[in-house]
Amino acid sequence: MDNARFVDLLASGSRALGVTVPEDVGPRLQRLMAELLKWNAKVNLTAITAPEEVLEKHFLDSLAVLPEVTGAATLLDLGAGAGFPGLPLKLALPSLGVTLVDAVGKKVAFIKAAAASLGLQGVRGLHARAEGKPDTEGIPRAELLIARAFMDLPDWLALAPAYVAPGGRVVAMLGKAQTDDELKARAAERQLRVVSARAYRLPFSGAERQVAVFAKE
Ligand SMILES: C[S@@+](CC[C@H](N)C(=O)[O-])C[C@H]1O[C@@H](n2cnc3c(N)ncnc32)[C@H](O)[C@@H]1O
Repeated sequence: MDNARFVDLLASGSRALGVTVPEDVGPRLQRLMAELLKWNAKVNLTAITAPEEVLEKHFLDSLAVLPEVTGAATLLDLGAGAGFPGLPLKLALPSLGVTLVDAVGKKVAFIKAAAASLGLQGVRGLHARAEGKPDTEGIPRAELLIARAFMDLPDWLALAPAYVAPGGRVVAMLGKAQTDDELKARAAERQLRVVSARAYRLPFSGAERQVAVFAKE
């Protein structure tokens, strides 16, 4: 994909999602895509390899949750895979401290290499298995917990609160939208409350997504 097309698609996609992506983020996302595709040719990081799809399904879907993440000081992305949503969010929110955790070493190696290549400060890639015991796993607590395509919602709400700093929140990026009643019921099972829930569609494929935010009661 040439530079002009990338910039056009990023602009039209972010407009459709209703998020503001600073101008300098475009070239850095292009660089991230180049790194991802280069690594992916040798190491299996993601099944999504067509540039338009990487832009929509990895980058724009990550940036779609900017409204839920903006304002937090620290973000912990559990099961981050090749760095989604944490890396695009860090590019758009330079002051955010981001820790990205994955159980697979090669994915964390990519996250570290990509962060170094982009000159990102305040990004930590951590090779660890999240099991709900932050004190022994070396995984730090954060103001905001986030995961995409990591666990189903009941398992995520069972695991995530252990990693939330006092007053923090848990963000769930869901492929399948849940009703308000379902979200409330899942939250209540874990003594959580639903702070917000928002459905959106990816701008080019129209795929449905939902982002829900939870806080401790
Ligand atoms: C389907 S991938 C999603 C990756 C990324 N969040 C995304 O949306 O592209 C799930 C990731 O979770 C990681 N994972 C699974 N169980 C884990 C655990 N207990 N702790 C940390 N990472 C885990 C896997 O290695 C994999 O990279």
